[in-house]
Amino acid sequence: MAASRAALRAMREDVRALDIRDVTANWVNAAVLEAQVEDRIKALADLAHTPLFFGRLDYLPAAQEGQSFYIGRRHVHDGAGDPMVVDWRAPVSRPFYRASRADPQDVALRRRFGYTGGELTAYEDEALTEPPSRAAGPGSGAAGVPGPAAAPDPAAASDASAGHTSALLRAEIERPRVGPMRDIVATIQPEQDEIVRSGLAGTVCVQGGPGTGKTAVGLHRVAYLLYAHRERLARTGTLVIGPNRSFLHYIEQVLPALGELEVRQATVDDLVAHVEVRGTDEPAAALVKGDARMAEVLRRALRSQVTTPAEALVVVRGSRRWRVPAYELAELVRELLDRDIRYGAARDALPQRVAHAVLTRMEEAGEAPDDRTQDAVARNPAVKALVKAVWPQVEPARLVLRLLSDPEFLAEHAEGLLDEAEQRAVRWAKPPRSVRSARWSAADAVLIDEAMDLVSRTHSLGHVVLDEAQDLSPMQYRAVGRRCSTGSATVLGDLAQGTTPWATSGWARALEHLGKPEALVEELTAGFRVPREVIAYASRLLPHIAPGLAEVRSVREAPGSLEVRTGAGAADVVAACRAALGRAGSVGLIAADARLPELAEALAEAGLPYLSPGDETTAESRLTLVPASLAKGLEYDYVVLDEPAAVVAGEPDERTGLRRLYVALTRAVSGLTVLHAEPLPPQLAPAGPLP
Ligand SMILES: Nc1ncnc2c1ncn2[C@@H]1O[C@H](COP(=O)(O)OP(=O)(O)OP(=O)(O)O)[C@@H](O)[C@H]1O
Repeated sequence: MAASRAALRAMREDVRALDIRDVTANWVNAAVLEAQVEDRIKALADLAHTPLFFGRLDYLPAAQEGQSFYIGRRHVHDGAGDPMVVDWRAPVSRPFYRASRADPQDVALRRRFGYTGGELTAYEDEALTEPPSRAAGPGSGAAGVPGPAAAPDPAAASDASAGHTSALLRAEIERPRVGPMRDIVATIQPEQDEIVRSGLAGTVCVQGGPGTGKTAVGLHRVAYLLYAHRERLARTGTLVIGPNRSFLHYIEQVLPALGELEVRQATVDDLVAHVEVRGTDEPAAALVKGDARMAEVLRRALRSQVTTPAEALVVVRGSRRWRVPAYELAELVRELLDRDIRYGAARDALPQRVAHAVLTRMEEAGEAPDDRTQDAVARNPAVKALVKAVWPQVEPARLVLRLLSDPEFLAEHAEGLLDEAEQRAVRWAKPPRSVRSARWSAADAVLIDEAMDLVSRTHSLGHVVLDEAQDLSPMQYRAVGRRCSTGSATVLGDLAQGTTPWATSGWARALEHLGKPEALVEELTAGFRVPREVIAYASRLLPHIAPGLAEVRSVREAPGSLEVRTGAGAADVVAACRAALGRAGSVGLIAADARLPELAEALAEAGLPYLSPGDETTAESRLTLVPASLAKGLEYDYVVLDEPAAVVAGEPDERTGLRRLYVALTRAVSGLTVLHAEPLPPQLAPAGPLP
């Protein structure tokens, strides 16, 4: 490790010493090159607390010339240019994640290193092929490793390859959390790696219960794709979409820690922020506005802006007048309407079509017009006036405004699509006077985005990761789909955690709305976050919230990690938080949104400082007060859950309430304490004895 650190330092020095004076033609080039050199130096910085490698592969003599490779977060080479540490994403690193005894992939030995505060303190060996090859390998290099070897005996090694939890994996998961989400490069599991390394061309959808690593997998997939397709993605761009700001804040450090600084992160609301959102919808209105039928309503409404020319066009040029009859103009318009092009593109094409019709007449009259004549005709005031009248410019927000405020206009275009009640639900009670004064809702902004795309095509990125996808409405899927129409996507979600009125009931439908019906649906079933005792308790809700979904198989047992007791109010909650703070790591107090003011006051009175979700935990400040509505995607070493019945009652219907509770019950890594004064929701009672 010391040698590779030194080599990395030398690599940095090499870049620093580059003399670029002679290779740049002018100051602009020089400035660009200098910036690149600066970036490269930054990229080569040695992160004191991230070890340079976490694994080693010893190949069999017949493969890779029997070499050993150290696997790390980045590539390090020695003075001669030979690799000392290889990037975890390189093909030669792949068996580190995928090889097993059943399929050793030419590897004799896999070694995992354990660190404590940057110090190498342990290692774990797995012989993937029979011992003779191992003895011949360079395994003796381990002699100088300080500290105890974690699992050097072959029995433990075979256990690990059979999918049992290794001591290092367990230690990594249970390492106390401070600060934002961490990467998992050292311990990506085979079923996860398969998704991480799947090709750029295809869209992958991952269904996985709480804590199965969906978010982690999505982020590592981006890092992998950027490595494998660097140039292409640098050009086309990548985007990670998460449910809200606090979640994005929580995950925002993972990619930079993996050396990837160029990935944009946004919520769906950010993507469609064409108007200021100041209003909210009744659930009934939001449901209809988010329905895919609205796309057709919008399409019809937009097309209705085009009118059939009723009069002939007369173009005067010099002493001559050219006349194109109305029926011929109407045919041109019809042709454009029938073609599958955007409203704006068709509008741009119309003048040339009309000019062409005029030119045909000129030719018939014996003239010899050229391209310049056609351009001039297309710009003729009469042609311009015709286009303006027949194919007017449309402002998308105004179109949506009219649909939501003009009952007749809506009825005309929603006919056969939305019934009377649905039309009433989406209409504004008091129509706003202008786009600017309207109290737009989040769902309205999505409608405007759809209308904008009908007018001119939305720019598509190379790859989009969509997290917590189960909560999107069909119209939101469409908005995301537009942003990867020429690229691919990674869709991550859990049907059991859907808490919006329009939550997805099945992935096939969702993928259709996204425009990726051919996507592969994969399932992650191993749970990393939540210990077995806790997930078993939470899973009692599954038959009520997502029948058919299998219970997460936790990789860890943690006896005593679950405590359910009656408490007599805020004082008990404070006491439970104090107890949790007595241990290392982060603590989340999760409660129904309505209970937050009372609990905040109790914490303040008790002199317990607390953070809000999205604030970074530090060694000094480890307690976060989390409204149940923001708990999704987050995790804490210890969770105190206040009053489950109130969490359920906080939602408009019981199923959503129980799903919210399921989310809240599955945030803990090391311990969950449930406190209740009211009776627990009956669905949490243990399942009865089998008949
Ligand atoms: N292979 C792994 N090695 C170590 N830790 C892992 C691994 N996979 C997942 N984890 C850890 O498990 C926890 C849960 O992961 P993550 O948040 O990605 O799960 P999720 O499926 O998105 O959960 P949710 O459905 O609750 O949002 C994280 O702390 C993550 O670092």
